[in-house]
Amino acid sequence: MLEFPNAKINLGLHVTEKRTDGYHNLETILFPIAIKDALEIHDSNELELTINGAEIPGDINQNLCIRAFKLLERDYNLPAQHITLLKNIPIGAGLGGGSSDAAALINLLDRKFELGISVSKKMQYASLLGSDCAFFIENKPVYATGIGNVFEEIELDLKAFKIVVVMPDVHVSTENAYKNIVPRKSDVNLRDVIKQPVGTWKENMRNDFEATVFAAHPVIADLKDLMYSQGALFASMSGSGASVFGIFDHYVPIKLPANYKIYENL
Ligand SMILES: C[C@@](CO)(OP(=O)(O)O)[C@H](O)COP(=O)(O)OP(=O)(O)OC[C@H]1O[C@@H](n2ccc(N)nc2=O)[C@H](O)[C@@H]1O
Ligand SMILES: Nc1ncnc2c1ncn2[C@@H]1O[C@H](COP(=O)(O)OP(=O)(O)O)[C@@H](O)[C@H]1O
Repeated sequence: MLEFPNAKINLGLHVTEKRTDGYHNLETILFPIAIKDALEIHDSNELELTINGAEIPGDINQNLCIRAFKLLERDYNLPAQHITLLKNIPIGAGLGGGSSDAAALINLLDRKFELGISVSKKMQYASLLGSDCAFFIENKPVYATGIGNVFEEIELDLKAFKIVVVMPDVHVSTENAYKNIVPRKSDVNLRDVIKQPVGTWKENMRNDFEATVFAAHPVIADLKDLMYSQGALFASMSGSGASVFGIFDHYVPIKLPANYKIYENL
């Protein structure tokens, strides 16, 4: 059985306060985009994960696919699976690829074994694996608050636009990005901003991670400038970086350093 876990971008991201548990409260719009991994499961004698495509750093036994399987295995009688992941979503990009794989695995196991887990229960499982993981269970545009796991569905259709994502040759650790941030209350309501024409977003929408991440990695700031110089209506770093996306009404291919990856026609 096969799924294609997709990436997300953040349209605006306000980190509003540090919590006593060390996490941060935030406000953001999470929007699904069509950069996709491929995830397949087959019955097997033992739990196994084979990864093709991009290399994922860290212990394979700590991969979010394995952690998602083990989480459900605690509550359901699941036969061992051979999980095959084709990794295409860039890693450490702010695109939520790991969380998306984990959520897709929860959905796959629920479907394959007819577990009948409710959407809200699947979201609860996903929340245990990552702050933004629950978003990928339903994969609809949402206004997210809390630590990124409390959702309000929103109407937002960007099909009339071209979204372009560029991943430079740097990676940003989400944990470090949060360590360096100084939380502040937001002055705009993102749900109101996204109701306005995309061309107005530049004046009204910010990603709070940009200040510190751009200072540490000026190439990311350069990429955002490049998007605007190519005619983007709105451009931003996604999440805690390092990818940058542009929203265009017409798009001229951008010249980029050879080691940058570009995802077009999204
Ligand atoms: C920044 C965001 C914005 O959508 O996306 P990415 O850039 O990772 O894609 C998310 O908040 C990332 O969510 P996620 O990637 O699931 O984070 P987690 O694995 O739960 O946490 C990684 C680390 O970031 C910090 N963290 C995460 C979320 C949060 N609201 N406050 C935090 O302080 C914690 O130190 C945690 O140990
Ligand atoms: N299936 C997975 N895909 C990507 N990263 C994973 C996965 N499982 C665990 N990870 C770990 O999560 C970290 C960040 O993952 P990712 O979700 O790609 O980035 P981001 O938080 O920037 O969106 C990686 O450094 C990796 O070690």
